[in-house]
Amino acid sequence: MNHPKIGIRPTIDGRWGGVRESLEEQTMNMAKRAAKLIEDNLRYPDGEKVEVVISPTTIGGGAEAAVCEEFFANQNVIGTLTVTPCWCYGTETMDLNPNTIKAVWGFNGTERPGAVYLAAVMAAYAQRGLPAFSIYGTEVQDKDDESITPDVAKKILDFARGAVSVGIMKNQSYVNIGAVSMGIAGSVVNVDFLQKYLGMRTEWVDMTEVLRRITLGIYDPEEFERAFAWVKEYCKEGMDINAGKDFPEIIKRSRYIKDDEQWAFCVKHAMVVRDILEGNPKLAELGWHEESLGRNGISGGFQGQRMWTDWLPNADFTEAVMASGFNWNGKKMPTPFATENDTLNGVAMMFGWLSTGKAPIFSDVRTYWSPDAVKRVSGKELGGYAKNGIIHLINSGASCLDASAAAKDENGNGTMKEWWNLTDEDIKACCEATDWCRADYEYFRGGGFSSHFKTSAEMPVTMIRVNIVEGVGPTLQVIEGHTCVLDEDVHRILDERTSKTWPTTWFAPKIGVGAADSVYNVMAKWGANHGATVEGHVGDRLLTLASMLRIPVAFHNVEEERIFRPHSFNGFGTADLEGQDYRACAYYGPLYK
Ligand SMILES: C[C@H](O)[C@@H](O)[C@@H](O)C(=O)CO
Ligand SMILES: [Mn+2]
Repeated sequence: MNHPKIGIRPTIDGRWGGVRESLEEQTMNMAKRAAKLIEDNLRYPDGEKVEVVISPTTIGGGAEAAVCEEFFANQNVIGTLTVTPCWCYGTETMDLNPNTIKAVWGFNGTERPGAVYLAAVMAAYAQRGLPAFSIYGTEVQDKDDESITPDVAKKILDFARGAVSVGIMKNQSYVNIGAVSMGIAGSVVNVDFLQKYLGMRTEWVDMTEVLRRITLGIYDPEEFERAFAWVKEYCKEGMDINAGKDFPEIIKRSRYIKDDEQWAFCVKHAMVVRDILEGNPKLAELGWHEESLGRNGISGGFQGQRMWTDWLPNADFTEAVMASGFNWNGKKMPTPFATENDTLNGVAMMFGWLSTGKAPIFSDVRTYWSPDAVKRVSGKELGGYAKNGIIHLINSGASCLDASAAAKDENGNGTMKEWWNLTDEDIKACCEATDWCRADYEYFRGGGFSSHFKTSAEMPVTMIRVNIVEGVGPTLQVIEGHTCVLDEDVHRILDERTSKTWPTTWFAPKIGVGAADSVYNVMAKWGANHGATVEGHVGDRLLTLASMLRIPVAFHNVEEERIFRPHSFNGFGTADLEGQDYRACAYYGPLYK
């Protein structure tokens, strides 16, 4: 995986003969502390520590700024954090590279005017059209205080995490396998968005490529045996809702792969799709060099419905294991992978995954259940997080198995973890919490197996959606809330009214903050039929990332004090933060014009 770095620029008062010399050590130490903070707390999605480089010298003016720039130039630096405890010369020390994302931390002491430099250089960044994040602690610190206060640490980490996310996506591919599924607009891939806003290549792969590789045996046969044995042991079969039904002839005739061969087909499908995205050196050993290269895919989706699923097993197993933090080989990095080739939801999954390192949940946003409606059909009251109503998140058969929340935290509570923290017990528990139901043949004539579970813990989560609106461009929706564990009878009654073989997550948005005034309105204002959900209240991280990508946020419930956007955005008006974000994003435009 690509490892974009954060570059630290310690800037300093350039006057030799006392001032500069007295500040050298303090300034360099600030750089080292910031580097340590980032290295100790942030990881790339592959689990490696985020890498930081520090300018070879402190920067007192343009000459040293150029030395730093040259040092960063071939080190894949995506974001620069300028740090200083003192006054420095704004336009002489600023980072003028148009391709890096910028922040400045001005130490809040008062012996030296670090905060004055911060204000001066923020004015310079605003005037030069280079949006930069301003980091300034709320409390005055003593000049020899080597701690980083929590408010400053949060801002440094939010900045660094967002910048690293921008860098990870850049130059990677989104792989659309198939075309548009059932007229779903998010599935009409928008190359301009991927290229100009995310710096990504779009790849198109016809679904016949999957069929070709399965048919000609273009996969690692040893891995297939291993994967198939794992499925037999850990993927137990669930209910078959087709049993006993008398289907019309066209449905009966359409199940092309025999029932007892369906699992083998599904496993091969999953391996082939992974290899298409990532490549696999084994394939070169088998003589398939071109196939072994993969397509540099960081994310992707599979059309499935309907040209594939109308006669072949659906891709639910593939979609579920791609997005999960494990497969038959053990724990592994999740790959954001969209159902119904909904690229915009795949991107939402990718944003959530980059912001957390955790497996993203893909769902249909199926039903708003008001407390009254639940009472009417079940006779019972909703309580706890669910008391204001809930949204039924349920995908058409696929979701990361981590979403069962069968993994346990250190207190024994169900949760979702970064993949590298999953234990063997967690993986086993997620498998045990899931059964695989034969697909509903009325929808999926070709069969396949749906991953069936319910999210069995109350976790803080964030639901995300990327939309494209003609006249605006891409927009983001970000709603924090909790997953709910309902009374068993209520769950059963609600779940059985719908597609009961699919994975269910009950979601209670946090209401009364920002735009989320009611649970109903979260459902009613959602931009499309799908959403992506990740564990944790990470709306603030997503808003910061969106501001870096110049994607305005259309609908969120993140408290104002958690929002961290570039300082120059304030110049676009401060009375209405949503309007400010829209104006600033429109003016600055996409990162890769
Ligand atoms: C089976 C159906 O076609 C589902 O796949 C449908 O409800 C959707 O998921 C639409 O997003
Ligand atoms: Mn769907």
